[in-house]
Amino acid sequence: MDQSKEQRILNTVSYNAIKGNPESVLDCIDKYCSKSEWAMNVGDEKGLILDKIVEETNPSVVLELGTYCGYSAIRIARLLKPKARLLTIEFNPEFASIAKEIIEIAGVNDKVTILEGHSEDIIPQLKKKYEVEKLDFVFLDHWKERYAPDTILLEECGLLRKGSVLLADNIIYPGAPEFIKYIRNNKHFECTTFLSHLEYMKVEDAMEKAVYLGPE
Ligand SMILES: Cc1cc(C(=O)N2CCN(C)CC2)sc1-c1cc(O)c2nc[nH]c(=O)c2c1
Ligand SMILES: [Mg+2]
Repeated sequence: MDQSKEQRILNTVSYNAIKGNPESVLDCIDKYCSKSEWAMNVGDEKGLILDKIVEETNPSVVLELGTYCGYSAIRIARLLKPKARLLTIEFNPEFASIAKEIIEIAGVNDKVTILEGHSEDIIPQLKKKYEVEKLDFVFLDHWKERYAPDTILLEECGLLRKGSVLLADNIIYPGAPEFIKYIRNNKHFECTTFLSHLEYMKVEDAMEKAVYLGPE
């Protein structure tokens, strides 16, 4: 059976990247996906915005929704302080297993835990099963229809604290209109839009940063 695109991405990383060097894994994926096969990694342009916001936030506990091949998990994990950790949720088992290997090649596996399943099932388990108290940073990059319901679920599960930072990918393309409507008119969030482009394309896209102001 011929290989999947994601398997081909793993092959190129495994063959070309420097083991234990996260930047080299990111560069390898960006080169492959801009030259050979487009793939839905956050990419190098939006990746720089992600880097800046992660560095400003300096989070101890990060949740990512949508692992895919692990590109943004590596991007985030490489900036985390020694004891900090990233939990990333992926429902597609093939993506999860490819991501696990790529994250290991990057050498950030000690900071990253991949949770296989649906976000709506795993988020309610974070406190008890995964010993999470509060989330400092959440990267939403899974499915636009889940951005708003999962944000509400995070609040309901008491996982957000004053200052928790949410960052959502693709709010222009493919777009997340329900999420934008929900978050921008919500007095519990302070929102900022970061204009950019769809990964590896000239198409306009943006990321939305939403800082939780607390339940009152
Ligand atoms: C799958 C897909 C196809 C797109 C597209 O129109 N194009 C790409 C291919 N080129 C060739 C045409 C133009 S955009 C996109 C996409 C991009 C993300 O960053 C995503 N992030 C999280 N979850 C997603 O489902 C997700 C989908
Ligand atoms: Mg995306």
